[in-house]
Amino acid sequence: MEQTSPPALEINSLVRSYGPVRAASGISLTAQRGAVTALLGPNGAGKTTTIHCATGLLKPDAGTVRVLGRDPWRASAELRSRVGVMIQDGGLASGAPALALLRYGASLYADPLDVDELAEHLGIDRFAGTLVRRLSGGQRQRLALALALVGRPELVFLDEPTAGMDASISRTVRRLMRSLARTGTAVVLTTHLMDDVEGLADHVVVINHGEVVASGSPEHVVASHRAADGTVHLTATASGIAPEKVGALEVDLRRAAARLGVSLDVTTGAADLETVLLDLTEPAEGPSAEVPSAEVPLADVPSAAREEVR
Ligand SMILES: Nc1ncnc2c1ncn2[C@@H]1O[C@H](COP(=O)(O)OP(=O)(O)OP(=O)(O)O)[C@@H](O)[C@H]1O
Repeated sequence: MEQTSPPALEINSLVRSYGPVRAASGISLTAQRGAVTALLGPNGAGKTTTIHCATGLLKPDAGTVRVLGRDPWRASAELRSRVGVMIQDGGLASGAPALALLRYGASLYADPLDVDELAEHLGIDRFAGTLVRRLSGGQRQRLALALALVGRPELVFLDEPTAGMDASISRTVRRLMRSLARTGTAVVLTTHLMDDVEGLADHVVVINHGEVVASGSPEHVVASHRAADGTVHLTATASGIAPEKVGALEVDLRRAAARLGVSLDVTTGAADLETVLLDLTEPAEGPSAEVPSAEVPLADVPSAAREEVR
């Protein structure tokens, strides 16, 4: 009888608080081998907390987490060697030159990737001798990504992998993630940009306020939240954003909407917006028109406004 392999990552009813702040309130999700799974949600949604619980950096208050079938909190060295992790501000040794650190990372594995090839692919060869503490944010991200991948992990966690990268390197990284998935790796990434998941993720889990509010393919996530009148409500948190930036956001979102094949009707309120509510509309047609309305966090404004024009 054919045996289906268990998910690379399985999280059930995960709860994790920081004092009075409940960052994860019963999150359940799975990530399969050979697929890119994106955790999508605005700042503070609970994505990083979920990743930290999955990588054994944080102990859940309740619920279960299984990584390659095991509890990451009690992970053995053997399990850790099969999992790659790239976390935000992940403490890289700051006094080491970039390429030397990557070579050292590779030396910890029995069958690492070719360091020179990886360095060239991610453009690390261009700052090979620079000390880590002198690297720019984007360069540091690339090095952290290379360190997460160099051991040929079966499952890799990437927290905001393309944040701070320019458009061209970000495209390279997206291609790299797709090719990793093609060769059977389970790729789990976090992002707050809907744009990041299109054409990249096979499975999207939308998280907001510590809960999963939608999941499925990128197309499904949008379609299943279409109102009876054909309207998709997408909420973007805009606290602290200068009113003049809202225009740039609108341009970005119109592009995203065009790629999704829907037209965009933006309704904004006062100048110091706390929340921007966007109505993505298209002529009501097909089964999606029967799905009830809901609000889906799309992206936070700062990042969307920063995003480079493609
Ligand atoms: N160490 C901490 N101490 C206290 N509160 C925390 C801590 N880390 C996270 N939080 C809070 O937990 C909630 C979830 O944060 P988390 O970092 O998991 O969200 P996120 O979705 O990853 O956000 P971002 O996109 O900004 O990285 C937020 O309200 C955050 O302020």
